[in-house]
Amino acid sequence: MSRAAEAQVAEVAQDPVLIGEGMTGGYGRGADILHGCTIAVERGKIAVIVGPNGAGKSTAMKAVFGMLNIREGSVRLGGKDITALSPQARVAQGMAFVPQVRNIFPSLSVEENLDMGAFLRRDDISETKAQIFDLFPILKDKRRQAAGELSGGQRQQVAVGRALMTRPEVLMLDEPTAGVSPIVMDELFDRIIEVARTGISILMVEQNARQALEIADVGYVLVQGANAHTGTGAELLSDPVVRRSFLGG
Ligand SMILES: Nc1ncnc2c1ncn2[C@@H]1O[C@H](COP(=O)(O)OP(=O)(O)OP(=O)(O)O)[C@@H](O)[C@H]1O
Repeated sequence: MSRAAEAQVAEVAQDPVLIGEGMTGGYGRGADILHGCTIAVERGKIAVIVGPNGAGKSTAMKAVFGMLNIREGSVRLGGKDITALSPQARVAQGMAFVPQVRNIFPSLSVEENLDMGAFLRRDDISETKAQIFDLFPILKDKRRQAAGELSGGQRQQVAVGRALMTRPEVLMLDEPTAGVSPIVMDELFDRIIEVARTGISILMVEQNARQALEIADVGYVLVQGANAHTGTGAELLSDPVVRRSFLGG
């Protein structure tokens, strides 16, 4: 990573609730995909990872969630080193991850999907479920319907709702708006802002870079598994190099 890129990263990651720092590693015995990559998010903030296809955005998320072993670097949640924890253990520590595909149980009802999200909880889940129905009213209307019968945007709401049932500190989303219309994308982003306002930190990968940076407190542009540009969403949107190279001018 260049000195300038390093300084930009240090600037935005002052008091992170979650940070994957200096992550280097790849899949199995394969070549490294991540090269000293750092991703962080502060409490109640929205951090967005953007960059070209194959840059390692999803891989960086997986590394933060423990789905990939990193050779170098560390992951810390609330100041605690969780690098050695399994994804399941990270969920118990307050992380939730919504993968890009196969993120719902299509044959189960909407409500059963939400209940599945709470499988780790032994307390009363009715209040959380009510909050999720407030956030996504359509899920309340369709709570008895099979989740697989819903539209793409509604299925994403089920996936996000299910993740929220664990009452996470950090919600990680891998391309939540993939395959949905621009209107549905805007609605999903509005809901994500509302989630962040409740104090939950959001870390997400997005293909719709421009729109995602508009709602981002912090944006990370990754190129070939390394931090290329880092700043507030507004800074990146107005950076001529970022605009020309990654946002289509
Ligand atoms: N399960 C896997 N096993 C081996 N290599 C993988 C695996 N998943 C991804 N890769 C490789 O890792 C590199 C980065 O992929 P990744 O999906 O992280 O990129 P991305 O930035 O999220 O791209 P996209 O926007 O296309 O989803 C690519 O070269 C890809 O082929």
